[in-house]
Amino acid sequence: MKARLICYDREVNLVSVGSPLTSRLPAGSLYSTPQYTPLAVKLQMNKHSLSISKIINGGFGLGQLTDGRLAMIRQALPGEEVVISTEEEKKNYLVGNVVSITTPSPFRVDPPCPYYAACGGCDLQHASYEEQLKIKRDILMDLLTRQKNLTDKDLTCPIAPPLPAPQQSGYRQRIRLWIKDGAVPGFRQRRSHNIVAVRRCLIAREELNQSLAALLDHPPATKLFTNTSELELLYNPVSTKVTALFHLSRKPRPADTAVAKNLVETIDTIERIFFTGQQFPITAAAPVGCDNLFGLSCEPVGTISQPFTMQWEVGGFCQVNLEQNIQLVKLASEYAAISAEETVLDLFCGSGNFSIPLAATARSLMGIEGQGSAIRSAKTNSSNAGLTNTTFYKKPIHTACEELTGKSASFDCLVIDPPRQGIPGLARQLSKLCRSRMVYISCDPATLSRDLGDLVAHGFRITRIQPVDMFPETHHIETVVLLEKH
Ligand SMILES: C[S@@+](CC[C@H](N)C(=O)[O-])C[C@H]1O[C@@H](n2cnc3c(N)ncnc32)[C@H](O)[C@@H]1O
Repeated sequence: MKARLICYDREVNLVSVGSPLTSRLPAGSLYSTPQYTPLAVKLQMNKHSLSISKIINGGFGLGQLTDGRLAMIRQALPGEEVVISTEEEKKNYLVGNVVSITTPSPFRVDPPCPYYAACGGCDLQHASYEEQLKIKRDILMDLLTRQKNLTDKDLTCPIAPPLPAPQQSGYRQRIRLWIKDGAVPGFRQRRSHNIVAVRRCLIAREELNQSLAALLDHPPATKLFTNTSELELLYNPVSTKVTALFHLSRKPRPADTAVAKNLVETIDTIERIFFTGQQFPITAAAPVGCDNLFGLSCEPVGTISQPFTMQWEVGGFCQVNLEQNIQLVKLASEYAAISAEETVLDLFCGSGNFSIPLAATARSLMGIEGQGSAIRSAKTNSSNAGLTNTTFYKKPIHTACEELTGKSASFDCLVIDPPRQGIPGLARQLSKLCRSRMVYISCDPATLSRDLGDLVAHGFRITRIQPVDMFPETHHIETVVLLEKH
């Protein structure tokens, strides 16, 4: 395979493989956008040659400079010999970008999205999908084996290969775009507040891309962009239409509502527009007074004998990859293996994504979550599914765990699905609350490894580990772990 040139422009943090980025954006193509200006492509002077030993958490290739410092390199692959330029220099390491590849990986592919070089969203598009899955497993294994609280004895169960996603692209059911100074919406560049104007996103659902393109092509929308800092596009699986949430920099005015009405009436794919901002709550702008719910139809499970709808509110949490979420919920339920006599505590329960199917086989389930709208949806979802054995509380998890342990409460099975920060300082209480087993669903392998170390120190044993690829083309890794009490 021939070595290829990768050009890097420091000021705009733009990388292009093979040819300058703009030459791959033919006018009128799906991706073209009038705001995309040609770039002056410059090569960095401060260059080093090195080999990439592995990919580490965050998607960086790891190498070592001749002076012994470590180098974290973007868009490199294991086994590659590369020439890099420096982006950021620290005492013990540097962050850099590939300038040219002397020995390419056999798993290197042309990134399918023309914005990939600049956009901060994806970071594994230059690897084949099989290689992405291998990289994710290797990162997880590396973090677990290097975790100081975990010994070989704690890690006897194999790490299963990641469960591939049903779709490698077009899977995101929501995207958030940034708007600076009234210009067109885009994604943030890597490590920058600069915005890459986009017309499509490779990993977003087609309905979101159609809506974005329609907004860009519809002149009245630009009037709203002027006072918007963020634009969220959210897909509603029940209606198959899109909701737009404009984050306004000031309170909405009648003229804004008039534009919103025009957009809903003119753009087929957009069914609702909401405004939100720092000085006011989420407000239905068009149609005026419309409901704020999204819905997903689900198959019968356990004691729920009819198909039922799971709902969540605009602004509430929902898993981003709906198709892969079906596999995620199945896997978590299989690991939990709840019988009809057992009780479950679902921490960080959101709107009941795991709670509802688990409660359908349990004696009872308690769900705890900090977001009020999610708890409202969890209660509605439970009653719509005909369940009478659930209770849901809006509480910070640390407070709830303190209260529950204070009352000597305990449950057969715990299910926890924390945000990226994980569960620092909670292992002792979780051990008290858990009688038999715990399913930990993690979206960050670094905090997962740390937490598993703490949980093992507090009487848990790791018995199954399964990564689930919820986020193809990105370095993000979702993992489901089963822990059992000694
Ligand atoms: C990764 S999401 C999981 C939600 C749900 N399990 C699902 O699958 O849809 C994490 C959830 O934890 C909630 N959360 C984050 N920090 C929290 C805290 N300190 N206390 C309570 N809930 C919290 C968020 O609102 C969010 O709904």
